[in-house]
Amino acid sequence: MVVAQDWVNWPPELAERYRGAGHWQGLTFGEQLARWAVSYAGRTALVDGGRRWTYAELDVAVQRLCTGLARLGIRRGDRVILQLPNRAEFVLSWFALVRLGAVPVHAMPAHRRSEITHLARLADVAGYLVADQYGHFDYRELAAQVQQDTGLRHVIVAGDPGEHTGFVALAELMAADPEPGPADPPAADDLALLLLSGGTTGMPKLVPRTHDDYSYNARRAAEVCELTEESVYLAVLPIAFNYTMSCPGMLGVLQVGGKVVLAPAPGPQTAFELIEREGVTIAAINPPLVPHWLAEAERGEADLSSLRVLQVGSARLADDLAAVVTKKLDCRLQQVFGMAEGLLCLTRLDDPDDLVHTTQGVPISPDDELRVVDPQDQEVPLGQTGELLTRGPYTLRGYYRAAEHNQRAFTADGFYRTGDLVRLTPTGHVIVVGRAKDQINRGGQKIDATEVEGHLLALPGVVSAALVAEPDPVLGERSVAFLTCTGDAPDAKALTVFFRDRGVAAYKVPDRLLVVDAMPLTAVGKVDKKTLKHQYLG
Ligand SMILES: O=C(O)c1cccc(O)c1O
Repeated sequence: MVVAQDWVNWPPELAERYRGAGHWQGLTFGEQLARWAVSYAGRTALVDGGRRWTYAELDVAVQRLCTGLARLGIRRGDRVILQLPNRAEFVLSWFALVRLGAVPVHAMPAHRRSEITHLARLADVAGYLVADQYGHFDYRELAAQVQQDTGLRHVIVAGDPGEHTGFVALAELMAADPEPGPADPPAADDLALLLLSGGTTGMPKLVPRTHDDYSYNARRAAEVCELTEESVYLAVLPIAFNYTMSCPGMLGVLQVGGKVVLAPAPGPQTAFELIEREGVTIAAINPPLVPHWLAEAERGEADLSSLRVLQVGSARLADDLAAVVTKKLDCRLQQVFGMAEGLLCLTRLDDPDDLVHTTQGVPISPDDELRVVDPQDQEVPLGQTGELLTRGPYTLRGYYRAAEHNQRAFTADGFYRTGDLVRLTPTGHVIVVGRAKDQINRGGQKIDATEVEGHLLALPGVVSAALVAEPDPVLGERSVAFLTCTGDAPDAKALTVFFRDRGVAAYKVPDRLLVVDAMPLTAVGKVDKKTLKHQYLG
């Protein structure tokens, strides 16, 4: 019998194996931070502009906030949406929540009312932690709307809470005299955080990650990247992103006593200044940033000599661009293929160039199990293309509160169906060749076609809608919306306004609109996207 539950833990025999192998060490993130504060006490943990925290200071600041959150009424097990840009407040709030046993839900800065309200309802959240303003957007207005939609109890604002009654300033919570504690601490195999999946079925799904599994993810990635106390990591992409959090990201660097530097914006000038000033040794970017970084490096104004490793991930890096990176930036390139759901593949620092340029690496754990299968779930011969299925010590066993979807997204023996089409080299390196899931990867931002089609269908006069990917030289892929309409079709401007008014993140607005007389259909009556692409996009 299937018992309804919020999330699916690993079966006991596998959990035993992962503990026995030392992957799961039985320490919560709150406990780990306390240990780091002893081992790395006076070393710099975190840099945000002119502000710096040593490990000891970070631990104390987190304990204050943890106390403040508890006094506000946030409890172990409560879910709290965390939507902050790359500022120290993200790091402090994240650790304070997980130390308390409250569960941060990782929203992205680009998310708006449609996404946040969905998350608030899905996770039945107790609170929402936002910036006051960022990137010309007032998150307090958004929070007020979400509160109206959902009756959210607590809104906590990093910065000025403004005129909204009931909004609490994060600074006020941070001023609490730290009490030892928390009173009711979480266990290491508890749910620690909820990450957003790219989604393929209408609205973002939530990925449950435990203290044990997520620590292992970060620790093992840090080993593969050969991080040490001397490592300095530049967080370029949003810190809430799994890639920036733990691949090895912030968490991998803190485990070994290195320094995390937050870039307030992803552009190369900002990044290069920080690389020079802080002596950055490893940075993580996505393919659309690569040409900008190369162009800025060409100008030769910043001293990048400290940079040892440049990670490129979140979308497929073109083979020829990969070769240029190694040549123009005097550092190692590392390809990153990961997913919020778990599995992380990295090229190794001593891999030969041809593998680094043409593959997305090998899994980080010896206990990652990979199967490449045909549509009947039969394994294909080595080297042939199939869908990647995976299971392992840090790959989810089910999405949060999604029992029905989980039936389809996992095999009976617990393998996650990634929806990625891959082939394996004889060395075990993964090459991502395409995608079986209905998703667009727009420069690393994953767009769920079904979700966007739902919005398009709400446009007056639209009868049917299909969102597909087409190649884009910068983004890798951009989105094209095919519509059939009665009467006039909307124009690009109207579309942008319509999406904004519906509270949808701007990156989901289709890049191009094509109106057709009729949608081609498959034998079972679904829109035939292959034919659409073939007929209209060449
Ligand atoms: O999309 C990716 O490749 C990716 C890489 C690292 C971490 C992630 O979460 C990812 O989605």
